[in-house]
Amino acid sequence: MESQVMTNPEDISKLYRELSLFPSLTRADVGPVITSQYGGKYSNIYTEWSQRDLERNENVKFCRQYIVFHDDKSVVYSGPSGNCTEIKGELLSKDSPSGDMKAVVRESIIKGEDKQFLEIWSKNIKVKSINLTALKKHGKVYEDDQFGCLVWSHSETHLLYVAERKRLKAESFFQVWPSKHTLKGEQFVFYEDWGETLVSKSSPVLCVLDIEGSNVSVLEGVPDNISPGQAFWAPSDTGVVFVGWWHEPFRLGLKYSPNRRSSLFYVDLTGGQCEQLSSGSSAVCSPKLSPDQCRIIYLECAVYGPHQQCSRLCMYDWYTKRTSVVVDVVKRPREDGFAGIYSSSLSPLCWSADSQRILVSCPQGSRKDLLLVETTTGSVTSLTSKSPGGSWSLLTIERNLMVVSWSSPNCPPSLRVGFLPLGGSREEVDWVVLEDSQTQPDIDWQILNFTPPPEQDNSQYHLYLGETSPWSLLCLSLSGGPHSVIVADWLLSSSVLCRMGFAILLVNYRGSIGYGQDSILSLPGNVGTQDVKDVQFAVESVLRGGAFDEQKVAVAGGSHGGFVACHLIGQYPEFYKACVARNPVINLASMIGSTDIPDWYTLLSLYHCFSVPCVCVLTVTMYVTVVTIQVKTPVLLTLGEDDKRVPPKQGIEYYRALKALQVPVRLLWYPGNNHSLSKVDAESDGFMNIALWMTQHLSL
Ligand SMILES: CC(=O)N[C@@H](C)C(=O)N[C@@H](C)C(=O)O
Repeated sequence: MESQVMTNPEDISKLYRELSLFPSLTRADVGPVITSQYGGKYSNIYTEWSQRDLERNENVKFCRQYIVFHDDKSVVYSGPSGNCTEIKGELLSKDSPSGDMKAVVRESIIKGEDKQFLEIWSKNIKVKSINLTALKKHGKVYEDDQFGCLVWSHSETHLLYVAERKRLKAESFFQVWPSKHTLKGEQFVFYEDWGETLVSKSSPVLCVLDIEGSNVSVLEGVPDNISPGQAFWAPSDTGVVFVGWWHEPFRLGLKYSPNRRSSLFYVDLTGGQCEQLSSGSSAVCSPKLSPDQCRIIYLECAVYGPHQQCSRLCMYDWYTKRTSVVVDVVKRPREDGFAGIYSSSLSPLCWSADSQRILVSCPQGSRKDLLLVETTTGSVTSLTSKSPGGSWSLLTIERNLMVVSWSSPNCPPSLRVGFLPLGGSREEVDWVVLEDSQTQPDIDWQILNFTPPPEQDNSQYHLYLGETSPWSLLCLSLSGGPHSVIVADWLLSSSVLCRMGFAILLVNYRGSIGYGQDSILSLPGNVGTQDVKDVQFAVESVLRGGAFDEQKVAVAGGSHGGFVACHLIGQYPEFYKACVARNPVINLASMIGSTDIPDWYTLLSLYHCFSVPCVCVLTVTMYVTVVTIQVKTPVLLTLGEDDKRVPPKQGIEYYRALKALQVPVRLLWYPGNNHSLSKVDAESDGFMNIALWMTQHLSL
């Protein structure tokens, strides 16, 4: 029988182009309540989206606004107000609390040089444009979501942001006419950075703009051994609250690693005194002040250990100075389904109007749900578990009006709003769609739960199906981390593969987040065995159902998922007919000396991160090498030249080993790309090559 899978590159690229048009939601803000002359109340909703532009080879950012008429409890009427507008050059932007002004940090190229400006807009006028580069008070402004912020003071007279500490110009020892204020002989001094995606970020400082005087000052009082970020104004603007990360003995990568020692701090603006508000023996992030300015909620987890874990939701009372744990770590999912909080950032606004409740969107198994937490009792209820499965992400909540993005494997992101029911009410949320999206034809999906053999007591997998036919092919895709998760949301590559005729099994092996802390803790010390066996068990269980041809199974994975993929083809040499690995972890011993997260690789063999590699680590390496010897499956490697997390030398080691063994291998090398290979050309080229590698080696 003939395969019904799409194999022609022209057809595949056309399909990719078509599906890459769907944008994703990145931000939403609710404007102030306005009462119309007829007494009706409405609010403006500002949204930002991101879309791949294959022609321009970039992700474009655009905004669209909506108007929502409401009675403070429900939406009466809603609709878009105007068309989309592309946003260019804005690094950060924020409306003032009253909604009267807007601040923008803008990057602009002037006479070939990058300049940064801080603009203040009021009504239809740009009232200030301050050239931050020319002021030379600090280096570049941080626009990332790890440290970065742009925050109006409650009085709307000052702005707070984070920038790189000013560095004096360095000059050669042999400069004949040395300039003033330069550092001689420091041209080649190495500056540590915060790793993957934060490469030029080393020493952040807190900066304040006094709007009236156009004066920028760098806040003093932050201890020298601390890097500050995620800052906001304390009640009554008396000072600034921030998260400080210890950076000694050296900086470790922060991306996907919220387990770095950090604390909440308060720096007083008058005396410059700095006070530590949390214990200092844990890792904290995402502090958010309640609307009544009395309490700060934040996430906390253990330092080191698994890089992502079940978080504690903690609350600091500004007036009593007491900290309480609102929601603790959950070891195993509870009977009502609550599996714990897995998040490294709360949404920018997450408090209910009464300052009593918090909203958190996070994975619960393979779903991403919206959870409502009562801060006084710690009770947690899901606002979405009875709604259609998929992924619910909170963009913001203002005066109880929630703005969310919803997507599923066969439906691109849509924009929805709904009012949070009053405290104590059991009412369901009535979600109103502001921007709909088309459900994709020919893609069906389901979550499969297995009861694995006795040694595997907690696994869950989910499966996407393209058009089914007796020749359906199974493509296996694996989560990375290993402590991350694949939730049931819109994924471009999976949807294109499905529409081509593949079925895709996405596996969350034990160690993935969203299934309880015990599941996470079960993996360190067992990578390469437990995760690999979990995946193989899932695949074999699906194949036993008889819907797929056992001779046409491919495996793909990135990062730790690439490590598992490479193990699978080594441990089950006859099973997989094609393999794809994006920036895979290959050699644990050489990883320790080159990755930005050496602590994780020493943890795998239970040694401390600041020690030197030991025999135990080398044994793990030997094991991986032994597995490589048996490989027969053709392997496609996709590597990012600038990957700091899993340096591309890892993939090259594997490439050479496979070449020596005469196993078919193809290596794609993407300059200017880091670990995620997410630049538009790398992502689209990578996808085409992956699709064609699979169709070629599954003999379609
Ligand atoms: C913590 C971390 O980044 N680990 C990497 C080895 C990894 O697997 N990353 C995942 C999240 C990825 O998909 O890139």
